[in-house]
Amino acid sequence: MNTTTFEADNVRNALLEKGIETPMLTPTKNKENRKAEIQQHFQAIMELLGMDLRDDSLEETPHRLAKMYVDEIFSGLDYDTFPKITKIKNQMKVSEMVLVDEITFTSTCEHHFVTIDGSVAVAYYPKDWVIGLSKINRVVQFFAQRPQVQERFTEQVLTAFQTILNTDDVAVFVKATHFCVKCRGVKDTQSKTITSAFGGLFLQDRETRKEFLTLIKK
Ligand SMILES: Nc1nc2c(ncn2[C@@H]2O[C@H](COP(=O)(O)OP(=O)(O)OP(=O)(O)O)[C@@H](O)[C@H]2O)c(=O)[nH]1
Ligand SMILES: [Zn+2]
Repeated sequence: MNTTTFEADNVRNALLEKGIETPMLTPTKNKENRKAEIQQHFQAIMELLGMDLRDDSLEETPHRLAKMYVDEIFSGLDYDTFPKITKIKNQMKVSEMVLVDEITFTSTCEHHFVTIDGSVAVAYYPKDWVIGLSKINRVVQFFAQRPQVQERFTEQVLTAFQTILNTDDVAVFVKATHFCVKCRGVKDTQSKTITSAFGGLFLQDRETRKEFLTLIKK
């Protein structure tokens, strides 16, 4: 049964149209069956690593992991979990920039399946609607709860807000630490990756972009 909202469908269609949707298949099994199979596969991985799952600290790990993947850290692959957006008609005629800075998120690197830890700033110029502030965090969290690369995550957040707010005038700035760079591979413990995506006024007008970038550097 399709239980996605109108809003979620619009966002998904906008991402597909721009070619920035996460590559994904339509699941053929229900959530509980998927969890049961992930559990079995993860048990096999742990045993291949040489772990003894009869230990009572380890025995529930495959089950925990299956639940964590499906219900938590990869829940954003399922549009049924897209947040309900409270829209407020812009009757007060807000015409200045609305900026939410330092939205913290954790995501998962799709190349290595380890953590990405960062923060996001989102700004927009209201047109017909303003939205509940917490919904800005929730939309960011939705796209973070997927295997991701930072560049695509940034573009998805931009397009989602442009669609929900019915305006191009949106800016997104992301700064993150990738644990695939920090805890393995090159083992750089300091570097952060910055990505941004701009639409409408933020793209066309250097002063507007500068104002946004200056505000978030304070
Ligand atoms: N552009 C981009 N690259 C990412 C992101 N997350 C991880 N990567 C990179 O993806 C690349 C995968 O490279 P591979 O050579 O296939 O993998 P690897 O052998 O594990 O690479 P090393 O990390 O260099 O050890 C690495 O350079 C990662 O740093 C991201 O969000 N954006
Ligand atoms: Zn990685």
